[in-house]
Amino acid sequence: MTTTFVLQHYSHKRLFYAPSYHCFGKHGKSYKLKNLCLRTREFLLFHLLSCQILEITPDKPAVKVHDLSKSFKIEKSRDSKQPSRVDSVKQVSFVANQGEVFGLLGPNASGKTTLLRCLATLIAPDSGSFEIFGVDGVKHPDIVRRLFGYVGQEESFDKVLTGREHLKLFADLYHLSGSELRHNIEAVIQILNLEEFIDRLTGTYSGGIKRRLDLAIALLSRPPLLILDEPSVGLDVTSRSIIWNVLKGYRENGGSVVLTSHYLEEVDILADQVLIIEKGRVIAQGRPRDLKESLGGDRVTIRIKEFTPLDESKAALDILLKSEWVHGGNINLSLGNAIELVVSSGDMVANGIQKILRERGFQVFSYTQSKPSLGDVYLAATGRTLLEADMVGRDSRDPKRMKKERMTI
Ligand SMILES: Nc1ncnc2c1ncn2[C@@H]1O[C@H](COP(=O)(O)OP(=O)(O)OP(=O)(O)O)[C@@H](O)[C@H]1O
Repeated sequence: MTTTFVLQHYSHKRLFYAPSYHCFGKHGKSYKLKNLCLRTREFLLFHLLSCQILEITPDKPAVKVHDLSKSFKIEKSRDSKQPSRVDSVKQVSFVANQGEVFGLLGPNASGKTTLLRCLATLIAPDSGSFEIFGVDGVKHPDIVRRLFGYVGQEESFDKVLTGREHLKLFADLYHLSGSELRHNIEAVIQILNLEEFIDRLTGTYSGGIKRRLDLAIALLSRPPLLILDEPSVGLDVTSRSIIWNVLKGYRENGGSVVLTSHYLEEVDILADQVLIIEKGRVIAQGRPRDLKESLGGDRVTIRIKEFTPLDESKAALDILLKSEWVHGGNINLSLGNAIELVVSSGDMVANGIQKILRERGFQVFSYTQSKPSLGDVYLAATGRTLLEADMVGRDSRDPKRMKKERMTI
């Protein structure tokens, strides 16, 4: 049976989330398409032409991942004792809502990039599924590709082209033309503050400008979703704050973002929801504020000396753990063997704890007390700080070793 549809365009309001459409079926059934980008029109037409009715509404999550796993085969030398496969992502599930920033936080080699590459349809998961705005990304990778802009970790510029030439090239690839092409190019140059650099060869760009151009390209087709792999890693303060502001504005206009980060601060500032991942597995998930509040109590960092010998810190910690105010603690090796405690909230605690230490012959070089941070959430979930986990991850991705091992998918 052939079904006839009429697409009615009725509003063009915003920079990135411009069009809303109503789609009327033959029997008067109405499909509302709100807050979706221009590409959605093509996407919808594709389905209508194949007489397949797809209801796309704003209540569909931007991204829904179910039980997704991906492992890689590692080719290694015969005498290597390492396993021949690495489980990069193991049974990960999450839902990223429309109009929110969803942050994937984890140390080196925890599987963040692999997960994003699956969502960006660059690699296929071994098992599990994911949907982007309700469209199955495993079954319809060609369709979901039209719904997001992706910024990977690798640089993808041709040194002999200018920034503007790159934008034109990608605009062509996105099939933009005429006034839409000109308008979108000027808009992304402006919001990423690229005016000064855009007509220079990209071979002369700093890391921060390259990253801004990357994001400009991802925004060019006004996608409803951005998938960003460490958008601000290693950037100068100016570029980082430009990128953060662009992402905040994009979200305010209804855009959805899934990003990975090493930076607790970045996730705390930007993310509406966070998923903490380690060794490919989800270890915590929720709104940053809820995760922090769920920990309860205050966090205290004490340094006995500027750099305290480990034995001395351990002895002081043992004493403090017997106090009624102290609910738990550990030694932070990456902070000069500082003592980190979970304590009851309140002003009395600071004086009480310092008094205990002085009575037992310890000095107090510094004392800070604060509400739990995302770093504390990470510590509570994994038993170590993100920095410590990062150092272990970095070892496992030693570039010299990686060179020796030829990796295959
Ligand atoms: N193509 C591949 N072949 C073999 N192993 C791979 C491949 N891609 C990733 N891995 C392995 O999968 C694990 C997860 O890597 P992934 O790059 O996803 O982590 P990550 O959290 O993004 O790390 P980083 O923060 O350092 O970018 C690592 O052990 C990595 O070596």
